[in-house]
Amino acid sequence: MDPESLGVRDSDLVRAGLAIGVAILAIIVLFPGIRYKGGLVNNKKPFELSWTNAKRRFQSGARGLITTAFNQNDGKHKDAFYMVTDNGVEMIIHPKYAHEIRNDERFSISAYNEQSFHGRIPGFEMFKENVVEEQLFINAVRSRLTRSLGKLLGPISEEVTSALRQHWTDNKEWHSISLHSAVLPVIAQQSSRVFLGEELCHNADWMRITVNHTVSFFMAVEALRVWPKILRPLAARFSPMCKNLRAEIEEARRIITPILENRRAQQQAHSKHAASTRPNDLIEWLEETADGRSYDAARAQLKISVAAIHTTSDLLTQTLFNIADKPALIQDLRKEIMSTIGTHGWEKAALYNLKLMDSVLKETQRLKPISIGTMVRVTLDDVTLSDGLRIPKGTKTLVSCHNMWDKGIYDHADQFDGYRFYELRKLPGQENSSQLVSTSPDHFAFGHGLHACPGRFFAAAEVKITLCHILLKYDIRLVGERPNVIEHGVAQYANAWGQIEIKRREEEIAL
Ligand code: HEM
Repeated sequence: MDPESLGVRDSDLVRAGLAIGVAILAIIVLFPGIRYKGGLVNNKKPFELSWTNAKRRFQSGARGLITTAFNQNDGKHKDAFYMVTDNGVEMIIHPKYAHEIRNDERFSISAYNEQSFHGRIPGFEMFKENVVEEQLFINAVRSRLTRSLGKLLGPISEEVTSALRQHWTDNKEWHSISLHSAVLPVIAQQSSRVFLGEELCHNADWMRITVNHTVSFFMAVEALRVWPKILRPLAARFSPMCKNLRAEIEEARRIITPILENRRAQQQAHSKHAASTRPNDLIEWLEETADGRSYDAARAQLKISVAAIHTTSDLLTQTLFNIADKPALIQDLRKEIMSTIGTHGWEKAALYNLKLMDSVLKETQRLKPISIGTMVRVTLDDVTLSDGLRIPKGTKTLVSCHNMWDKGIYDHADQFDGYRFYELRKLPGQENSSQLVSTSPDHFAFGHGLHACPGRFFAAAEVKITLCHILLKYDIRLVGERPNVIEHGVAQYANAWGQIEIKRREEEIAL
């Protein structure tokens, strides 16, 4: 029937259509649970108009919210559920799916990073999807850095010696230090030696930037998240945190560019130079991997600082908090260091044989991974998993790490047992899976599958070398209680304000 014959005009129809559209949109925005078909576990409470409070509840209690949702009596959320997070609505997936999705390219880490860290906005481009730069960067870390490890152990140890003398001092009296602040520059100096070479790892400006940039970056990310997506590019132009971020990038560029240009000039002048005389650092590996393709060297260096320095410092800090009140464990660790490093020196085999230390580090990560949600991805397509779980295209997903503290998987799972993986490693079939660098759905502090952290072999080497120095050169003890872990959404940080007491001791073997 013709609408005109009923006295209805086109403009009325358009208006009615618009009204219905706006109403549907309003319902979806105000009641997001509808869009997520009841799968949203931390929806707004009655009379809350925005998601601000739901986000706050997530920021301060994500661990409890996630555990409660998986264990809900009706089993409704036992496989997966949606959650309002500080990064919008995300789907939290049970770790039983980790193996199935680990190499599935429909789950994109780069799309997740670009969307979550404003990759298209100036200042945040290190997380813009860029296939060439990403491949270059990851290949340089995965193959060149890891393959060069054997030759880097000596230089890393040299930097640890110099940084500890400066930041931990030779003071033989007990005195307290802020642990996290004392660990950061030690990790930053040795990492910078490997990423940029000897000159820049002693450059005070670079050291300041490499340590600060991660914090500046994540503060700016959060500052922009309070704005609606459409306004973020504009807000970024005026936000003081974003301005600071851009200023840091410019300063980094001013420091790195002359060094890079000098290297390129030398390379041209001595093109027949044997590969063995070239510097052994990330600047060089990126140049070689790029093989003439254009890429942003300063951005790559800042990106690696963000990926590497605070994560590694956090692991070392938490490990020291965990062992500082365990003198018997410290004694066993010292014995192990003396027998392995004392016999082999700084060789890969020696680090491999620091099995108790490896166990202490893995146990530290088991109880406090850097994030309790790992394998963050965005689905590029509608996905149906083998048991029928459906994940729509464009969903932000992350896998819950709760297997890592599950009593059904680990005995006395809530307690720190430094010997746990040392003992497990002796069992047939568990020799490999119990090592720090191994990943599995029962322990994926380094993620799992295709995108499992490519820097973990390097991180393990750095932390082990630094621990050898610290334990032989210093007595350590807690000041009062062990500092609590700082929880911020899914992120779990070693307490940045926590103190320990230290005093210099005589090392039994020269390091
Ligand atoms: C204890 C220290 C570290 C921890 C806990 C850590 C943790 C992680 C985690 C959880 C992921 C995501 C894995 C996934 O989604 O499956 C990751 C990715 C990554 N990490 Fe690490 N990381 C550490 C140190 C490092 C270091 C030292 C480097 C560089 C030298 C590095 C470079 C990277 C890169 C490039 C990625 C992205 C991989 C990709 O997109 O395929 N990380 N890391």
